[in-house]
Amino acid sequence: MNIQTPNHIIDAKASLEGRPSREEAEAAIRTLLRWTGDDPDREGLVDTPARVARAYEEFFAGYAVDPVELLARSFEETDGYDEMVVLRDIRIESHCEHHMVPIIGRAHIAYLPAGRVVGISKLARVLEVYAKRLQIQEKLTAQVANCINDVLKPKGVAVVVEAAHQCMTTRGIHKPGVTMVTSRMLGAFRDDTSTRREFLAMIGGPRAAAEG
Ligand SMILES: Nc1nc2c(ncn2[C@@H]2O[C@H](COP(=O)(O)OP(=O)(O)OP(=O)(O)O)[C@@H](O)[C@H]2O)c(=O)[nH]1
Ligand SMILES: [Zn+2]
Repeated sequence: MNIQTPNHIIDAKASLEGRPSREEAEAAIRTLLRWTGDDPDREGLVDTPARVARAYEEFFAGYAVDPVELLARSFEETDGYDEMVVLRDIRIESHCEHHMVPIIGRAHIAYLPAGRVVGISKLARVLEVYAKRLQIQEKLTAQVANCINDVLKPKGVAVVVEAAHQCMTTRGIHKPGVTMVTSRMLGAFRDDTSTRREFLAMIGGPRAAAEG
């Protein structure tokens, strides 16, 4: 039988196979330091390759985590709670896949339970896993919504992301204050105007993202 693997599962398996060694990563950072015109052997820079490698481990920790597993535990004893659950103003720190510079902002995640609810921190954890990979905002938004939808199978999922991209604020076009807003609405949030309106009212409409 040919079972098509959903996208989030493919992404969840982000492969660390064939990953270069720590030494190779540090050598690459030394090369970049030389390429900027600086001297990687001067006192202030001598430990920088190791520091940058450690920072990258933090920035890109999401490749090692399977977001599907984070949603594995859910609870059925809700006394029939069937209203919207909204997690609002979750800070996002991600990195743009084109320039490898920060994307800073916030996300709002909602779902309409179909019998089961999930520990609320897990929604923020799923977001965190996808944010801690190289991203474009559209993909981050879709991945979070698709993963919650596929694993939890609720009546609907909504994800809104508002973020500033440092590749637009500190280089290139240099437009500080510009915020990108993306959304992914599934199930009732897509099909039912009043559900979508209720969600948008709950998150207070898009506001300015964190400074970026
Ligand atoms: N759609 C989308 N575009 C993004 C995102 N992050 C960065 N970009 C854009 O990706 C594009 C990459 O364009 P390129 O022309 O290949 O790169 P570039 O020469 O550095 O472009 P400039 O930023 O215009 O200087 C730029 O327009 C960025 O603004 C994102 O999350 N979503
Ligand atoms: Zn960029």
